[in-house]
Amino acid sequence: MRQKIVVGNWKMNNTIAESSALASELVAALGKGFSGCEVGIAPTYVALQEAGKIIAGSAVQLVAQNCHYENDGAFTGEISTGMLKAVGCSYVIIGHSERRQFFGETNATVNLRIKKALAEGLKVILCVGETLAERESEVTSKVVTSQVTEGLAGISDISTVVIAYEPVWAIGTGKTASSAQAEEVHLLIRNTITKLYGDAAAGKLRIQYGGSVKPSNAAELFAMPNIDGGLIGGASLNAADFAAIIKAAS
Ligand SMILES: O=C[C@H](O)COP(=O)(O)O
Repeated sequence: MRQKIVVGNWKMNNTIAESSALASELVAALGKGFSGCEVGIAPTYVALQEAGKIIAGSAVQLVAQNCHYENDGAFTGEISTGMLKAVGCSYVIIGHSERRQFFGETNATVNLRIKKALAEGLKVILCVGETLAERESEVTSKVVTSQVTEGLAGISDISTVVIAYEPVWAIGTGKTASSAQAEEVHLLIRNTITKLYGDAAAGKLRIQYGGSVKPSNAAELFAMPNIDGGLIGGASLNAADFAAIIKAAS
């Protein structure tokens, strides 16, 4: 039985003060001793430290939105795994479609970042997913298989990797993939992992769904056999909504 994992990706939202307030509200909404599923929040880099203090001792873990593959140096605008670990992050999101779409991230750079994060002991959430044009041209399976295969190239142990399937056309658009559409791609991802790593690793891999998950559709999505939680954008910016989604996974 895979433990579900729900992570709120706050993207470029909230000041430090707003992030702290939201983190406090979430901890209160989940209640003391919550253990229904794994939970994380990914504030902006500047808010990680303060949000981290607020969630310390709670079930909520600190997640980063990206990391670089070098230790340090002339990489303006980037952040290192050492910096993320020092602030208390346990997970890092890598290859989000917004990074791929707007910041030139490729399967090759995603792979470098994942290798570095894993080598440094950070757990990874690898994001994959097709655009609307790719879905309409019926290349979803090809695109997602390459993102998984190339993203994980050369990585032998995926026990601390989670994959998030996020169809780009469903992110922030209010259009959720139907539970059947999502399940079809999740199964494809699990089958790809079976080919690459064998049955045992594939059986243990958690695959999150992301893309307009809300309290009203979370339970149906999370009930699918290969959907092991969610990567939540917009709805994670409201503590009550995010808590409701977490409870749907618990
Ligand atoms: O990382 C989260 C996803 O991009 C989903 O965003 P969304 O829930 O706002 O559609």
